[in-house]
Amino acid sequence: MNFKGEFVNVLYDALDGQLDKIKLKHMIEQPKFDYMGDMAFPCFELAKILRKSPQVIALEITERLNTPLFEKVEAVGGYVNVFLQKRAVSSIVINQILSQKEDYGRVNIGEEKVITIDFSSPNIAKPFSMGHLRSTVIGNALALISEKAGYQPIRINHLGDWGTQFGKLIVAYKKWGNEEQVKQQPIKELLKLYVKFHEEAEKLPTLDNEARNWFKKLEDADDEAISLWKWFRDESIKEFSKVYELLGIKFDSYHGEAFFNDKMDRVVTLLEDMKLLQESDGAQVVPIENMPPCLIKKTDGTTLYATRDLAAAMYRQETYHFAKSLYIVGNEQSLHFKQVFAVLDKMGYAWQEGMIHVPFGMILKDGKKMSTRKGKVVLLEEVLKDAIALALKDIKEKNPNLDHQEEVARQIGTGAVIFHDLKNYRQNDIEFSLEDMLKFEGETGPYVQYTHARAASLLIKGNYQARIENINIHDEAWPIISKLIAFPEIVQRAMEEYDPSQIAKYVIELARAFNKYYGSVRILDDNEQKQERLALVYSVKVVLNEGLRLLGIEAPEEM
Ligand SMILES: NC(=[NH2+])NCCC[C@H](N)C(=O)O
Repeated sequence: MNFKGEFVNVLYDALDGQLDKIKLKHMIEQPKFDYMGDMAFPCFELAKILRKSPQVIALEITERLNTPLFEKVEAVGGYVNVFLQKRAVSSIVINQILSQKEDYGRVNIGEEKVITIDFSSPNIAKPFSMGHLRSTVIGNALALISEKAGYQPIRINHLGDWGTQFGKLIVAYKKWGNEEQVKQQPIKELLKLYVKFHEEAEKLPTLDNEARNWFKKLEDADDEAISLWKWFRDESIKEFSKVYELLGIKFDSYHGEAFFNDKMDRVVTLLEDMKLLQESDGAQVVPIENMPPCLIKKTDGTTLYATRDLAAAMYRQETYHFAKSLYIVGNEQSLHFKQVFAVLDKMGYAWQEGMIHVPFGMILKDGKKMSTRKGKVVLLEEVLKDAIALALKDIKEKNPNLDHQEEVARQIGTGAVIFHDLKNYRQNDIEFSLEDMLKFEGETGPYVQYTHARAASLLIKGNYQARIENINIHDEAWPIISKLIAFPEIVQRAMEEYDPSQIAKYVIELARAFNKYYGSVRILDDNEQKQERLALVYSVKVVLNEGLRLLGIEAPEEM
């Protein structure tokens, strides 16, 4: 049962079809305060069309609204405020959750179509930085949300495993590297070499030439160059995998930039045939209206990041026939994606309309951007390990008899880090603070996890038997019910706006509403309504668990 849908239907009839249903749905608001009802319809826009005052229109609509699901309808200040019939509605929504369980909230806007999601995509031989954390957790959440919204997600890790930096790395390794050290701490060692290269190259500019030569060798498939590159790549992936394992993230494809090396000639030839390529200072570019031209080939004949993304887009369309294709990449690459999409448009590919850059803000340290060049970065693996250690310490103090402590500590520690990111609208910059991330109260992952565990324990203590029955919910439960009703719509909005923070904020609100109820109602009192109250607790548990799952966070039963 979709209560908003019901409101749309009766409004549509009351207005004799003067506004279409999609429009009506978008106009319905959620009132700020409970005393204003559960849904509100503003009449200001209609006032212009109907040439009547909003107040008069609201009154007229109110008189014509009629459905057993509404307890009361009021016209106030140009709004139609609707109060749902609490009993009927509670019973419907609780029964729905009891029967659908974790499937509750599923919306089929994706119609089983494929959505490719390019996320995480770290650069090999460089640390997996806090910046990549954002792409990783946002992308993973969007993959889970899109599945719930009826899409088939394909998770792609477009590794940065090609480019001139590998020439630099080979030079640095051959001059100053040590095999054993690289094997022991691959990323740290390779980063050190990379930083050293930049320091030395400032004193000795010829190093840059050497690096260019080695990159050329790599592009020409020289044996030594390839085997070093492959080794750096393998060691890096091994290390990134530790982070993915901690976070419980899997990819369908690890095709990075290098995979497209032999697929770029075709792009260049196509662009030539379509007469889209132009020469500019010896380089080959595609000019684009109102934007700088897209660089396809450098003067020395080597290809670029954009060329590889063009080849990758075509490959993905041919392989997966995606309806949508998301790129979860920081704001600073906005121009790059605009150019790539514009070139595909010029090539006449209608499917490029499904391509979407999903940008996000930076992680700042003391208000400044964190950079890898200087070697000063916070390593994500270390942050996760710190968070897990802190969670374990907390468990040992507060709940020393808990089973599976290590596993629960991993769930809480990673949950804290993931939630700290996802509770922010992705476009906002986030100040990096280990301390804030690890707070286990306030707007945090552990707070929601804790609320979920509290619900789980109530169900055990109260010996809850999931039974579907006619439920008479107390007024005190209404704030919870109205949140439960909203879940499917939140899922839909998170999908449509590519915005996991909608779900993060939602689970916080649901947890708060539940904890307030818990503080004022004796849930486990032995009276007739006990099983009904437990049905409510069960519903909250299911939805908290599912909300956290959509964010990529596990919810332990006990903590
Ligand atoms: N298809 C893409 N360009 N994906 C994003 C790649 C991100 C790039 N490796 C970086 O760290 O900046």
